[in-house]
Amino acid sequence: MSLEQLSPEWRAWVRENVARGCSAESMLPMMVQGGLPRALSERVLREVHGAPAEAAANTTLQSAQASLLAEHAQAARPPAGEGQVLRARPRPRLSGNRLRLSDGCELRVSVQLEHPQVLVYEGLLNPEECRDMIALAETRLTRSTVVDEQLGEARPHEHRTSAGGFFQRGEHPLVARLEARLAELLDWPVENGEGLQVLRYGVGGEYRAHFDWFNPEHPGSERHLRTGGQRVGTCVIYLSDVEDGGGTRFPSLGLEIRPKPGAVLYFADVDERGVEDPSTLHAGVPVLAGVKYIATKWLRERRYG
Ligand SMILES: O=C(O)CCC(=O)C(=O)O
Ligand SMILES: [Fe+2]
Repeated sequence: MSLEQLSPEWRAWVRENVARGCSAESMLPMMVQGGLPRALSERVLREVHGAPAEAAANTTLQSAQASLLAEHAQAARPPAGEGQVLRARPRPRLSGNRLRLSDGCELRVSVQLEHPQVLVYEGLLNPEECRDMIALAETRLTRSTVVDEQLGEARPHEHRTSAGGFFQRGEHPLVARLEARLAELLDWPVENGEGLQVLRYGVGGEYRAHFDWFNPEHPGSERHLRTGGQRVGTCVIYLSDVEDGGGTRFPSLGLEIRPKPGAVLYFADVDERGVEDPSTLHAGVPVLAGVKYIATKWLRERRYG
């Protein structure tokens, strides 16, 4: 049995995930990313699951969103201590509840979760900086897009109904200041960041449950992974006080962050070994009243662009 070739931790992981009803498709990438040889992983999954094609045919899922939730919410993290660290990730400052950056910016930690790593720091931008950021972006807002899983191209999608404006790194002094603060706070080079994106959601606007990491199993991910590697961290900076709704929800964690102007939500997209983390599934829930403005920045494994 190929299963016998795995470490006791991996054997337990496989049994646990099969018992929870995880598909072979959702388990394979976790095993490969966790350092197991692909051929061995496929043999093991065939033994415990039947052929991947059968597993796919057996899945009865109502919608794309339900499938995302069902597959990934169940997939447990691979066992710790097995294999090497695949990739480094940002190292957010964690000492104390209050901290001060070198430019004098004072922050307060209001949310802290370890697995996955989720943090909210209040005070990253002051009210004037939030207003200026919105004003800067306003003229360049266009319909937001998502990355097509097959082709890798950006395209509008009904799951993401916001308008967005994109800034090159350092394009404006305020953008550069924000980027420098994030780099210091998260101990991650500015050069590894994608450009800042400012998003505007009107009433009903939302971004349904998704992952920010590129799924290595999707053909469309390849070209994105080639430049800068995986997305290892996400920053969502809240710029406006939304009257009702519009939080950022993590359905697998039972956690919702309410927008507070000037605060930044940071979460690691990969676990401590650098493996894409399915528990980071998250959504921008519909705005019920008011307007939601955020700035999003994705941090890459390597230098980007
Ligand atoms: O709108 C939000 O709260 C989350 C945005 C988000 O997940 C993203 O831009 O990737
Ligand atoms: Fe996201």
